[in-house]
Amino acid sequence: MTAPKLVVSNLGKTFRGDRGDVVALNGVDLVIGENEFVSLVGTSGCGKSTLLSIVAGLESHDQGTLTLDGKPIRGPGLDRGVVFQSYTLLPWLTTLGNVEFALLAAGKSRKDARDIARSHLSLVGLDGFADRFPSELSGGMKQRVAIARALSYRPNMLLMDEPFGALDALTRHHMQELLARIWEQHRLTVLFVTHDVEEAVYMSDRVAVMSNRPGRIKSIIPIDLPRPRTYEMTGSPEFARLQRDVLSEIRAESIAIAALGDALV
Ligand SMILES: Nc1ncnc2c1ncn2[C@@H]1O[C@H](COP(=O)(O)OP(=O)(O)OP(=O)(O)O)[C@@H](O)[C@H]1O
Repeated sequence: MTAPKLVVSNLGKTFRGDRGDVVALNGVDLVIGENEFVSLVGTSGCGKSTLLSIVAGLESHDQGTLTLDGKPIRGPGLDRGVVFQSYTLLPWLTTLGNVEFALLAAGKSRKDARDIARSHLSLVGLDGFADRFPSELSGGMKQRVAIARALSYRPNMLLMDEPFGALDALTRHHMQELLARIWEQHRLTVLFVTHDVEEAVYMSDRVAVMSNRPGRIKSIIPIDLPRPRTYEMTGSPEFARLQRDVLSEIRAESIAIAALGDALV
């Protein structure tokens, strides 16, 4: 692995509520190296989004430590770009305006913000769509804007929570290829939450599988497929083997949930 970028140690999170406490995470250990692409997979409700939100600084934690570039994460910051499944664009701003907005908030001059926004819209293949409003864009295009916006202020790390989860299969494949190309050119450090095992294997350097709730990192599977990744690779025996390895780790957790259900009947 490259030099550690994100270091998560013994992280825990309990949601406290009137109807009882939910221990979402307990003892999460994860190190992501500089320029590494790591996917987080696991059964529904195991705590993937909670972990990503804590790294984003949008959620607090009550146990353990986490650092980015050696500095403790204490809240949201421009050192992390976040992309969610929902497009989170401002409907009253154009495509260009949505990207500029983040840059102006980050303290860029109007001219720099415009230039950087245009170059990032170009990076995600949206030349010619700068003046469109979100309501005029397809889901895939909206997500391209969200990615352009997250990358535009040059974060140290990109955090993505099911970014392609709401897209149809074809658009999803296009977006995976686009992100893989951007990653291969710019070598970003990425934490990527997904339910889609094929997507995780295709995109990642390593896939981290979480245990059932309370979530922790149960196993890490290195994806030693060559780069650049191509869709032809998804048909290879090696790809199938990696997919099976990840799936069997997740499946063991689903079986544990089912067995618990049987024991309670
Ligand atoms: N704000 C909250 N208050 C109370 N409980 C919460 C809150 N957010 C999440 N939880 C609980 O924490 C656990 C982990 O949720 P989380 O959304 O992180 O899981 P996940 O792995 O991302 O799930 P999915 O794959 O279904 O999106 C779940 O049991 C969930 O109900």
